Amino acid sequence: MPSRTLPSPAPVNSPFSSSVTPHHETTTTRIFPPLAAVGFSLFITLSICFCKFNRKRRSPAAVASSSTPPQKQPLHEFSYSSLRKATASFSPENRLGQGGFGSVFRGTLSPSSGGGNVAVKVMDSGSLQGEREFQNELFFAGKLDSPHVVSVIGFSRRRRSRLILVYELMDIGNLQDALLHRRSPELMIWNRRFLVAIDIAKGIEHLHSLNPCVIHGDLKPSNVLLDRFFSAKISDFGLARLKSEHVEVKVVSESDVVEDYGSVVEEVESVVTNTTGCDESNFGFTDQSPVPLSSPEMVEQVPMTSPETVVSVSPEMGEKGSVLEVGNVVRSKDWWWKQEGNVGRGKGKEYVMQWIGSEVKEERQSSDWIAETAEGGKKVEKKKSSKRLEWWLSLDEEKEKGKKKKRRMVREWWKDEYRKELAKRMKKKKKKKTLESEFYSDDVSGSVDQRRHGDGEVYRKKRRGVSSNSIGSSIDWWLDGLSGEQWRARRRNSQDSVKSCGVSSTPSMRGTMCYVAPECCGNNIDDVSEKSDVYSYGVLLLVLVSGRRPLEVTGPASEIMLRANLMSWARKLARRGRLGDLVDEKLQLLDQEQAVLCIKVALQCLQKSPVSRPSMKDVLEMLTGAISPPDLPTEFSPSPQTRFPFKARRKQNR
Ligand SMILES: Nc1ncnc2c1ncn2[C@@H]1O[C@H](COP(=O)(O)OP(=O)(O)OP(=O)(O)O)[C@@H](O)[C@H]1O
Repeated sequence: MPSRTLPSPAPVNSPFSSSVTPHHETTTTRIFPPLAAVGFSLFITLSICFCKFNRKRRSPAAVASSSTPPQKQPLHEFSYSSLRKATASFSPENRLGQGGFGSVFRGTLSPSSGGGNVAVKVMDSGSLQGEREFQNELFFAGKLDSPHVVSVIGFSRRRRSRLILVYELMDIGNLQDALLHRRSPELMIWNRRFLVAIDIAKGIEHLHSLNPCVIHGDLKPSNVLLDRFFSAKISDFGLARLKSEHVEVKVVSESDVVEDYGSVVEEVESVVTNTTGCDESNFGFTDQSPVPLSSPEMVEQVPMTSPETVVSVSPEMGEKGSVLEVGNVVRSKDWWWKQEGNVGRGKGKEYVMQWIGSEVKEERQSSDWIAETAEGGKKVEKKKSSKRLEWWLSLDEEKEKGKKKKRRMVREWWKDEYRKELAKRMKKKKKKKTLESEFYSDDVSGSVDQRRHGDGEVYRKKRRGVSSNSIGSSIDWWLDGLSGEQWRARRRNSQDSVKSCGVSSTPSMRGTMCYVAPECCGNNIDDVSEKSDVYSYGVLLLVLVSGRRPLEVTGPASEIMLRANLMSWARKLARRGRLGDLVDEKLQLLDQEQAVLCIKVALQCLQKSPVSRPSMKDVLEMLTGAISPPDLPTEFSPSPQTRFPFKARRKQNR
């Protein structure tokens, strides 16, 4: 008998183990290897294609890192018509607010679109910067999932130029309005504010705990939204970025900070000092003043005015409105550009000075600046700056000749002129309506009036009129975090355009004046780390405890001198052991110990060297009592001297 070879039993766990006949088995083994190879290579090809496609679509921030944070549920893509229906055709009555690059509307989704109340953010058309921020936001929205971060529900992309993002609705709105514009009496109760501080800390801590770490990059009260229970959530990821793996928090020595970055806030503070004429040791006027309207010869006829008229700026007087109306300057586009790329040492002050200077320049006819090309604008700038130089030089000569009295009169004259100019421009505002309407052309809102009324509160503030001596308030406005509904009425018409006007305050690519960490003001993008968010949180914490803006020019001269810069005021109080003085006097049911703890933590966060600042995790634990409260940082040295000429001269002259 011929011997038969028995088929070997199939292994028990083999996927191919079955009662198949040997014939089938032979066929399978013959067919499978080529099939598997084809399938495998197809899979590899598809994966490569997918990766390439994905990389192309990723935002610049995303490209910085090879890995991404954990994925959450995919975003829903809404049809444009469903969102239009939800917002009653983007009706002005439904407008919740206005960001730098778009309007936000309240909406109610139909059941077929998921139902519920939402906030719908519509990007203004034609803004490259806006589109970049929207894309960035969309990228992060798809990744972040935290109860302390405002959720993005979906988006609509009707046309390339008109992106729409759909968020969960935050009923109370932003913290800036609720706290600093006193819209929410609930925030007068200490515990509410403290819980808001904790919520924000949790939100930031969550971002920093992701791998790779997410840096928000623009933390400020207007980017914190409150729901109906006053739970705070972080919003606006337009400037957020992933921390690249190779970036480490740098050890920055005090001298590095002074040399390379300077402190924008200190610079701005110094500008305020210059502008208000309030000096640290001298309540009188400063020795220099911004550019006069015309030649100094005119000045001799101008009578002197009392210093008090300039420095006593009432708190709510025309807050913010004034700049909106008067900041009609071609140069602000230049400002914007510089701020985007490089706000180096001295620049912050320089820009504020430029702006203040522009306030007193001869008002140009609106039609002039509309028609002017970029080149034309530059020529005008050049002429003006050479005039300015001549003027400065002539001042120096005068100084040598001992004509100090004349110079004082120049200053007085300038201040007087500035006030007159503000008043004049407020009047002209009404006449400009027709002209402006040419630019309000997108279909979100049909007319200037509609849009303005949409900005309800702002509009009313503007109409109430701004007293001509609101220099300080104007600066407050400018430094407000500038999220504000207040400046965008102009910005939305003008972004990326040669007729850019108004002072663009918020988003540079690097953050917001007063909230931005010193290291973010240098050239090196790698200096920005999660510790930059910690710095901004420190400012925010002080704002919460004190109920004041980081830079506020209100009240009598002595007040301005002491308290204008919230951060340096806190440092001064710490040195004197009187931190309690910083706490908002209007707070009810105050827990003094908790409030002082918050200030101490804030001071830790505000240290100039990023590496000295605590991590957000430590901040949270300090605030919640999980770890012992911090010692006050040793860094309470007086503000470093800046190289800004006005200040330097002033010191020499003393
Ligand atoms: N989800 C939301 N729920 C309720 N209100 C919102 C919501 N999102 C935005 N808003 C309102 O719309 C305003 C504009 O928001 P947006 O994020 O566009 O700009 P911003 O962050 O204030 O300004 P910028 O973009 O210049 O920093 C907010 O200040 C807030 O009052």
